[in-house]
Amino acid sequence: MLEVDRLCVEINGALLLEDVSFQLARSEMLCVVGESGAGKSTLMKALQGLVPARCQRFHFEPANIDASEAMPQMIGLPETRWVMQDPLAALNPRLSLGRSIAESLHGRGYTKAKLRKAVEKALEEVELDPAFYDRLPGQVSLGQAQRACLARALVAQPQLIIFDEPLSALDAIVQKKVAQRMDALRRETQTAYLVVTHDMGFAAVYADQVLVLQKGRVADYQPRTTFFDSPASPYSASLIEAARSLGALEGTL
Ligand SMILES: Nc1ncnc2c1ncn2[C@@H]1O[C@H](COP(=O)(O)OP(=O)(O)OP(=O)(O)O)[C@@H](O)[C@H]1O
Repeated sequence: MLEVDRLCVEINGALLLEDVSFQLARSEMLCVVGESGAGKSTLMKALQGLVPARCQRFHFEPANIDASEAMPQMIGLPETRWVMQDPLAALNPRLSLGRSIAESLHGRGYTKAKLRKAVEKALEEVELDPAFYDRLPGQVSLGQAQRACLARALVAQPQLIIFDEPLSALDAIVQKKVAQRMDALRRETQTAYLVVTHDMGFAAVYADQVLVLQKGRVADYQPRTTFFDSPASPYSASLIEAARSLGALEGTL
């Protein structure tokens, strides 16, 4: 449903991304990993249309975008929702969780009652009690706030959700809970996920495919098991080794 062929981002003469290609099918999860400065955030920004990007081919089925020549203009992705790293920065502190989630359905012409019901169902899907509807972000834990962000993305029933380090603000136990819920919902709703993460343990458990960025280029791009069994570049082998030596892959493969 999403196909990106040779994406490049150049800012002030510096090539921040060069020939980055990947594909994502319905309900599939692609994890993008790489060290700090590799270009992960730049990829996010290119897809959000926040930096100028061009590519040879860009196909996004849900929005009928099919550009087969270089695209000097901003890309941007309709039919897509985003879940960012810091849930408290992503939520308006003056809006209750319920109202924040309801904003995702703005413009759909729902009656008040239907809107309330949809939001309560979304809260339930991320295992938050309906009583959380009226809580402000400052009145919930980080894990609960991140789950509200997930509910806000899911309630719109997008075809694709892009996550930027979705678990990094959470402690290990909450990380596991949110990760499991994310994965289960992806399967139930057939939503595709593109997840930028430093967490190789997460990729080792949940990714269908892993894409490694190194200095703005693709250093590896393979299905999960092949990637962890036989990484295609010394750089991805070193990332796996580093994660293994930190115990991040224990019990995952
Ligand atoms: N607007 C910009 N102008 C020039 N260089 C930039 C700009 N934005 C980012 N860069 C550079 O591009 C490279 C990739 O940055 P990016 O933020 O995409 O890395 P990252 O993989 O997301 O890193 P991290 O994991 O630390 O967030 C870095 O060397 C960064 O300094």
